[in-house]
Amino acid sequence: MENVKMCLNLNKIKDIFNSLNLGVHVVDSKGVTILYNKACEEIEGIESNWIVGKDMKNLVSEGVYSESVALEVIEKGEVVGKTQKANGKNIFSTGVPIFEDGQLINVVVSVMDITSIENLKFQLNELRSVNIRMQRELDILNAKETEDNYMIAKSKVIKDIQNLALRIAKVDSTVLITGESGVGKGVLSKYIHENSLRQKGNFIKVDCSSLPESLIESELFGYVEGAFTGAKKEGKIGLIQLAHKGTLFLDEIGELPLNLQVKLLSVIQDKVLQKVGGTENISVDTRIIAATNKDLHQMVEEGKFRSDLYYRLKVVPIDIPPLRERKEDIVPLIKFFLERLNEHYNYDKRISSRAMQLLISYDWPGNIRELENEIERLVVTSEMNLISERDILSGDIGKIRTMALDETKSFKENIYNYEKVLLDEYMYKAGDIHELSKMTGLEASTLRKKAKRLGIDLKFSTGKNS
Ligand SMILES: Nc1ncnc2c1ncn2[C@@H]1O[C@H](COP(=O)(O)OP(=O)(O)OP(=O)(O)O)[C@@H](O)[C@H]1O
Repeated sequence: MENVKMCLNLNKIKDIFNSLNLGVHVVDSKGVTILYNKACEEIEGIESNWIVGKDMKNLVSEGVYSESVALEVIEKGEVVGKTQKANGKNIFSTGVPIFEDGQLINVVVSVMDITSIENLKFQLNELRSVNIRMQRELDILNAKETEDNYMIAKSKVIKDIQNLALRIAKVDSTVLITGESGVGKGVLSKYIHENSLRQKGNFIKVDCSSLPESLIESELFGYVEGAFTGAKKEGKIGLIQLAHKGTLFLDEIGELPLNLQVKLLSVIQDKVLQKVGGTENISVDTRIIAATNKDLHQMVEEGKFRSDLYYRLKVVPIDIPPLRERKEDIVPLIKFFLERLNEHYNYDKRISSRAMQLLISYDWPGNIRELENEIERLVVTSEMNLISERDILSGDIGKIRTMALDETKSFKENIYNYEKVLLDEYMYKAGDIHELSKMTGLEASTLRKKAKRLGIDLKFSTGKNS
């Protein structure tokens, strides 16, 4: 009776196992298969009738399995998990020992086909890389559509950098550009490319911090046919090769993983690369410009960046100072961004002199990128054509600076300040003193006195002064 019950239970267990999508392979303490479900048959391509009763050791020696999770569990007496290849599929097997009175009696191995997960992972990576490439193409097209070669420079320090850039544009030396985020490292590298003999070649920008580590090697170096599961049949050309005869701009170089730093070094030194999974040396002729806002020297000391690569990169080091240390560049940059936006939106926005003063005195921790964004905010949000102090104070700068309405000041003092702002705005709208007089309803002489009292220089956008 007991045996019949056991038998029934075993059949029930078989039914349950066969209904699972997960492969289940049970062996006894000697490694002989006692149960092998349908999902396992499908995953491994082996029939249950054939394998039940067979010893795992023989199956391994006959080459049916390359290795056996079950035998490892029997040997170690503990759970073992492994990724294996079987029947051309990627399989993840987990073996769990079953004990009775302290003795191992069975091993239950669950078998999962992870080929589809691997494929999905690969497809996701491929999509990411397509996305990155499309973004890059767009960037290239956008850059071509606008000015190809803009670089506003008024301060001596930036003019000197620009002159140096023109000199080194004619040679192929590696350049390392340092500076805070948003100071214009990317703009400078494009400027070097556009003024070099390589200008007809591609300018390829790679942001080493935005590429996932799993992708960066194949993105940079490309891969050969069949390099890994799911790789494109025809293989892929890497970005370094795309920059052949052109310039490769490696932004945020400090983020490049150490193993790839070695590979990059051989591209610079030997001018050859090997694709992922390949053995052929492919010649590449590309000029490398790297940029970082990190202290690479310190990273070298901390062992996070290879010193040989560091010295290879900094053949020509260029440090771009932050905007707050070269305030002469602020006004020309503002004019440049304003003109570009006015043209784009068909606007005629201008900036009042007091507003300009606020923009000049601000520290711009995000440098030119922050300035560019702020000008865009002002242009698209200001109601009037004349961008005023108030428009500026309504943004981030206002949160940092004293507000126009200063509660610590008297009503009279606040009126005085508002009067200044108002007169400034009217002055920019008026073509000359007569127009201003008409607009404000005040005599020209009164206006002059008022301007003097408020410390305003009566200047008009037409260029006519009072
Ligand atoms: N000299 C310049 N003239 C005109 N625009 C500039 C200049 N320098 C920078 N810009 C503009 O400022 C923004 C930031 O520039 P860029 O991306 O080159 O800075 P970056 O130092 O490379 O920044 P990150 O370190 O964050 O990559 C860009 O939109 C760029 O067009």
